[in-house]
Amino acid sequence: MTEAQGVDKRYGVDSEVGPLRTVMLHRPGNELRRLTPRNNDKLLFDGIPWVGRAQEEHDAFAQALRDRDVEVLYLGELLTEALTDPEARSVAVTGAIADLRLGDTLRDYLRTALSDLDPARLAEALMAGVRNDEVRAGGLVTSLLAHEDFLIDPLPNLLFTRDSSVWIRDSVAVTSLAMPARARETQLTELIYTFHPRFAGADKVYDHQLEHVEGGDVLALGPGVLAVGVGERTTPAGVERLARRVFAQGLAHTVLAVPIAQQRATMHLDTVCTMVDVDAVLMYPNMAEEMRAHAVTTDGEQLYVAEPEPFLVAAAKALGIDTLRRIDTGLDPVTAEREQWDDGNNTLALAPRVCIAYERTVETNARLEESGIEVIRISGSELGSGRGGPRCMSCPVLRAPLAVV
Ligand SMILES: NC(=O)NCCC[C@H](N)C(=O)O
Repeated sequence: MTEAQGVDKRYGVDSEVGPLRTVMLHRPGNELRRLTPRNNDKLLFDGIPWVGRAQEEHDAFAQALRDRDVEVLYLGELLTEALTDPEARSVAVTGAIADLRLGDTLRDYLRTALSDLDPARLAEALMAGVRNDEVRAGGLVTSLLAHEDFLIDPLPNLLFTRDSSVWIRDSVAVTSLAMPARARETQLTELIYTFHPRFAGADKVYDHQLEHVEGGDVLALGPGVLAVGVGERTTPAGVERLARRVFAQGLAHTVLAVPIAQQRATMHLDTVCTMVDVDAVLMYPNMAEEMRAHAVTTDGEQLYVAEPEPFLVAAAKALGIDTLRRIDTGLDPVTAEREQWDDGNNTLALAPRVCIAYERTVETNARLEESGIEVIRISGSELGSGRGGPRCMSCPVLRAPLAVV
């Protein structure tokens, strides 16, 4: 940590590319072992990953970050530490057993069983879930459910820490996830930010009971300027609510609402657009031309919504720069589509002009390098089966402000 950042500063993010100091990852664990050919679609995975190899790939990702002096925090460890607080345990258990499928008998049983677990085991149950045949609950509901039915659903998408919380300057937004398979993830991030001593006193700007907003849709283009994708996950009402909240807390002066196609390939804005320099973005070529943004501003009381403009134009205006450059990968539409599906545009910037990308998006990476961007390649053959890349798998907690770059 540099002096310019302040000795005690442990969180705060005001851009996509300020030197990354601290990041929260989730090392994939037993929750991935719950995936079967029968449930993988519902759990938003495109296949059944080889878990050991996914862990190796993830460890290499974490090491690549440490090699560049980035502090890596793990969601599972933070959760376990937060659960040493009795109130956190009580909140966690109540949240996990709220599902109406359980009924009173099973819910009472689970409340007692989970409350008796030590923090590590409770964290494991919250992340990997609990199957009907793993407990001896008794009663009507448990008898009528299939052995393999989950009483508490597993959360394999915890891997994608980008989506379940996002730091906006010194405030954290616990997001509100749209897909049922992911909704409970934010109970866990809420617990971490409420009960973990590292985050004591941190302001919150959003919570998981508000309109849907997912972190993969939120890009901090620069200090005071957010771009928020609106599509399969973040709703129009979600971006409006987020805008009101960030304006009220003085965290931004402009929010760009960016409509994106409502389909799995483009589930978040960061699947089609990521920043790689203070004034440069990598964009999915097949969509780059058509991307528009509605600039939302405020006078302190009401919201003003500008007519839509080309994304790069609206973004440059909001940032107060002449041009936001687009790295034109110049790929033919088929190669571009294949590499977009494999998260080629989902880079994680470690600093201006330095990013991490999957090695398999060969063409996109080559074009990035030709444009003067250093690309640190990681393997993602197994990690990629969840349909997310390096940006999706990382929640920056602290970035150095751009002013000191
Ligand atoms: N920001 C991202 O694009 N995150 C990837 C999330 C993938 C996950 N399987 C999902 O469908 O939500």
